[in-house]
Amino acid sequence: MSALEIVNIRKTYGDVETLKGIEIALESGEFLVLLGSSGCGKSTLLNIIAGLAEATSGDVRIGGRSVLGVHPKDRDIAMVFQSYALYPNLTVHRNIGFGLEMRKVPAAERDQAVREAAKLLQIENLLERKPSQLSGGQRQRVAIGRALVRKPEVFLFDEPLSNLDAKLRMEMRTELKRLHQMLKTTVVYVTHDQIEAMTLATRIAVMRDGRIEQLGTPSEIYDRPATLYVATFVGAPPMNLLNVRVHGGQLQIDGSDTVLPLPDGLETRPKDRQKLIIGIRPEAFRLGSSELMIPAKCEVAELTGPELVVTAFAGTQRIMASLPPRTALENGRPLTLSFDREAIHLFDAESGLRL
Ligand SMILES: Nc1ncnc2c1ncn2[C@@H]1O[C@H](COP(=O)(O)OP(=O)(O)OP(=O)(O)O)[C@@H](O)[C@H]1O
Repeated sequence: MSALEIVNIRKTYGDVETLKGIEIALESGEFLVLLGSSGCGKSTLLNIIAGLAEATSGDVRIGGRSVLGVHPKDRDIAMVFQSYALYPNLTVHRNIGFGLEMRKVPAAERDQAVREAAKLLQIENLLERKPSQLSGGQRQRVAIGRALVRKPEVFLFDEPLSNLDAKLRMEMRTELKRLHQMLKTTVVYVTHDQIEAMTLATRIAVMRDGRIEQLGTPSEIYDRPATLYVATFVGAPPMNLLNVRVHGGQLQIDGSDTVLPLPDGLETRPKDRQKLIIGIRPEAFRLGSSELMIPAKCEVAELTGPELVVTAFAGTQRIMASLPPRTALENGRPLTLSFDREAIHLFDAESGLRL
């Protein structure tokens, strides 16, 4: 039995369809990240799971039971929002235990649950403070603690780290991962941050315009993106996309003399003269000649610390390469970018679908 099933969910606001038939089944203990740019429908889907919004059609099942028409508090879920929505006048202890208090859970039992959650989150020493006496990260922990004590079937997170600064964000990300590994609860987590998605998820649903563009493990999404959209959404700098044309069983890069072989294991064989897009990740390049290479001209080299990000031109097309930091390069000089056959991703130029 799935912990959470989302069955053909559609949502229409006026005459605009915001969700266009979403289908996901989650096993118990999975960490699903809904990833997509602003407005793609992530929050709407999360709110429908939570019961804060109503679907136009479709079904949501939690622990095998349809929850349509069931009040949010009776859905066996707990939600953590971007704004932590703590009660300013209550102590951390009462904030964490508030849901239990509302359910008339006896004080001793409540206290034990609050202390357990606080221990997991390493905020035991803060239980008597008020939210105003806490840092952003500590407040976020309290908000998570409040969800933890309810021991729900499914946790829902709506961009919980987006109000934190970069360093704290990274710390809390690791903290969430540690918690999930320990508690093995089922999670649905909304973000537009691809690093958060890659590091936290057991599966990622890349959403675009109310649809799921690809649903897969982080490595499936990264290593075998199903569409051009997914290919460029995950990875930084983004995957290089070069226009090519099939010519005598080979790929001719537009605006350059370079010819590359067709990669192995294509699901669809391209037709002669078909317009394709070849994708190569910046980190797949190395300097020097090999069987597969693209001659290019270095335009700009930027040292970020851990890597040297090079912007170059292959004929008229721009390429970015992430190289080791101590690579010696001169602006305006020619360079040869090599890569392995497995590094080649091929997409149809019109449909954007992977071949
Ligand atoms: N109550 C509403 N009435 C009308 N349109 C809405 C309503 N709520 C959301 N929408 C629209 O539905 C679409 C999806 O919104 P949603 O908030 O789910 O996107 P999102 O992917 O979560 O974006 P963000 O990352 O910016 O929060 C948007 O175009 C939004 O304007």
